[in-house]
Amino acid sequence: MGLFDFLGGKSTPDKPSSVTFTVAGAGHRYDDNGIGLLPVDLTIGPDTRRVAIIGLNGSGKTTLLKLLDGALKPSVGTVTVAAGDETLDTANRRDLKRIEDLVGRVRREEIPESYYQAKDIREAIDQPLKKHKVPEAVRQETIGALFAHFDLTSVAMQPASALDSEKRHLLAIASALSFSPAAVVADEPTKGLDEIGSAHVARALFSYDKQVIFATHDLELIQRPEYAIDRTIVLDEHDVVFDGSPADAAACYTDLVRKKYEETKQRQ
Ligand SMILES: Nc1ncnc2c1ncn2[C@@H]1O[C@H](COP(=O)(O)OP(=O)(O)OP(=O)(O)O)[C@@H](O)[C@H]1O
Repeated sequence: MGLFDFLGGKSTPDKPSSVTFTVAGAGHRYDDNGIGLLPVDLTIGPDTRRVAIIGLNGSGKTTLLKLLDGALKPSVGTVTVAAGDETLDTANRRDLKRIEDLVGRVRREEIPESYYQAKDIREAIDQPLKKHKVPEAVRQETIGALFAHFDLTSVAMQPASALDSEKRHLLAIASALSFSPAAVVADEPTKGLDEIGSAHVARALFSYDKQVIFATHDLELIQRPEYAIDRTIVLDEHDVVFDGSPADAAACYTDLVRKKYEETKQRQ
């Protein structure tokens, strides 16, 4: 019996191995009426299991990721998450619970606040599973496998506050995976790490068999063959300006940065 047979004591539809996000003319304005993302059309499906989103600060990466995982509602258009026979609308409150179940969220290096209250990180990751009445044996197996994959076994008995930045990033990803989502949306999963830490986290994330949509500023990372990033979306000024291979996206982005830099210099 699998982990999700136990969730909430209810039977849940089978967990698919991937989802299809459809962004149909969807954009977002924040409460101050500032533009987060202009209306865009995008489909991200199982054919591209590693999708990077790049762009300058403020270009709309976080907004797009939050639209995909339902944390933000589109101000215009629709965002749906489809898997098997289900098509869920992120604007529909009743669909959000299921979307949360299907799409794990990694918010930069942030681990859930509750993790800091637990005596150690093993207990921290165990508590939410326990709450959902996942049996001990399944919890042990899930946590053991995640900690082994994300190189957290040696720090399992340490409190979250004792972890270094790399381990915190790894724990944030393990936490998002603990309920076995079909896909993961990750906002700058290697942010602030040095080259070695960044490589450890990227290797662990991309060697895990999961559909991943992530934002990054790391052009080298998206082009490394071992991470198998198969698609990169470039955002600029709240809009999609390129969607294609990582190498072409990196060239487009570099060109864009150069042009902006030259424009700024000319204005000075
Ligand atoms: N909570 C908010 N309230 C108002 N405006 C916001 C809010 N969050 C983001 N914005 C604005 O929306 C736009 C897009 O921001 P977003 O955070 O999506 O960009 P980003 O590409 O993720 O940037 P960064 O690389 O700096 O994280 C920016 O102009 C930003 O100022």
